[in-house]
Amino acid sequence: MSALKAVHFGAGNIGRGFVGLILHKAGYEVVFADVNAELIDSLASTPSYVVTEVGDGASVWTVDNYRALNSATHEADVVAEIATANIVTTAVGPNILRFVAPLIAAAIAQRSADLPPLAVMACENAINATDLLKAEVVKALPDAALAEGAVFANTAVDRIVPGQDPDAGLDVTVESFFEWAIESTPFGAATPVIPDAHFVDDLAPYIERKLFTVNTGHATAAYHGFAAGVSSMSEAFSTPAIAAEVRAVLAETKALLVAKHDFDPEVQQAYIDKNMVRFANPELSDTVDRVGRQPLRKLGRNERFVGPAAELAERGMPSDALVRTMGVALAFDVPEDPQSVELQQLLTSLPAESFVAQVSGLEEGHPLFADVVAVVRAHQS
Ligand SMILES: NC(=O)C1=CN([C@@H]2O[C@H](COP(=O)(O)OP(=O)(O)OC[C@H]3O[C@@H](n4cnc5c(N)ncnc54)[C@H](O)[C@@H]3O)[C@@H](O)[C@H]2O)C=CC1
Ligand SMILES: O=P(O)(O)OC[C@H]1O[C@](O)(CO)[C@@H](O)[C@@H]1O
Repeated sequence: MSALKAVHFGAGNIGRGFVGLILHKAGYEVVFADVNAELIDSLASTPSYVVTEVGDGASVWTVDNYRALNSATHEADVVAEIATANIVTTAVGPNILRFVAPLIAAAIAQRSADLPPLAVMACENAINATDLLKAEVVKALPDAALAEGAVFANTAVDRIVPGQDPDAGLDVTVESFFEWAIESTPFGAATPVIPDAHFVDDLAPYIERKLFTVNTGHATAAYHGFAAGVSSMSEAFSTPAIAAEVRAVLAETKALLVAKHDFDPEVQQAYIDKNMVRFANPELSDTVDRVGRQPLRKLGRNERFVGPAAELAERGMPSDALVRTMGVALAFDVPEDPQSVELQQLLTSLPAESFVAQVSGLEEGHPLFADVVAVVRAHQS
């Protein structure tokens, strides 16, 4: 292995505008793997694309030195690339990890024992997404011991990359802020060289702070915005009642984060305030439909609403604003979003208790269960 090489699954917004860019800046040749034939053909036939940052300290970056492969039609080629790569990353969505896992497993099985272990990092908005990916990879390996040929590290990725102008082609507009935190312990002394990433011993506080602040706050504005008939995120944030709902949920998640991880309350408040400014960035053209997308995932057990609300309830602490937002999220009805369509069907076909058990994963005896059932029932009536 001479030059550095990374294979990245998912050449979408985060793939091109964040992970691919950072790996490129770190000196890796990036091989993008995606199932979107049009996107892959376009990348394969275009030598570079541009990432334009907006916001404080914005820069413009040209990304080149990449290749692109269709992972639906050229599986064997993708496997061969991973087998000789230093790093494999994903930004495909947590629900898609199980589909990319068999290719990573096949590559690990094929990898020469002379090569250093493959670094595997899922870059998704989910707690411990790499653990999820690892479980699927191990399931697909002919012998679980082969997993020793890879190092699996969880990560937290933070950069708002909105839906792009359809005329932008491969170019991506992103906010200037970004944070990529990667757990260092799995790598021992051999952490990958990624200067723009930030390696931490214990990722749990970082990922929970990020998911329960950035993602909880952002999605809260999206659901309240949708319910109020607002379509852009900047309009949602400039609506005082919606901004107040966001502040209310973030006060609740702050209380949890301070109690659980011993964060300094003032530092967490500063983090909230900074994010309120990021969210409202008028230069980022973003929609409530995108930020609220896949509501069934977002209403899941370990996700941005039920996750913190359940822990608050277990500690006897209030979670009214989080529960209120879960109720408002039920109105999210976007025909182009399959999970929104399914959400609407489940709301009409299931009694409130079954809906809560199925969608939120809460059990009947859980201290949050009755509160969530109440908002579902109110929505159904
Ligand atoms: N957009 C954002 O601001 C942020 C997104 N994220 C996370 O990054 C992940 C990706 O999000 P986006 O880039 O926004 O979505 P996106 O929809 O722009 O990109 C996802 C890409 O994955 C590809 N894909 C789907 N199935 C695949 C498969 N089986 N194999 C290979 N590629 C496949 C799609 O064709 C698409 O190009 C999600 O987990 C999201 O939560 C995290 C932080 C910020
Ligand atoms: O797929 P999800 O969870 O909506 O992830 C994308 C979200 O993550 C964020 O970047 C925040 O990190 C938001 O821009 C965006 O809404």
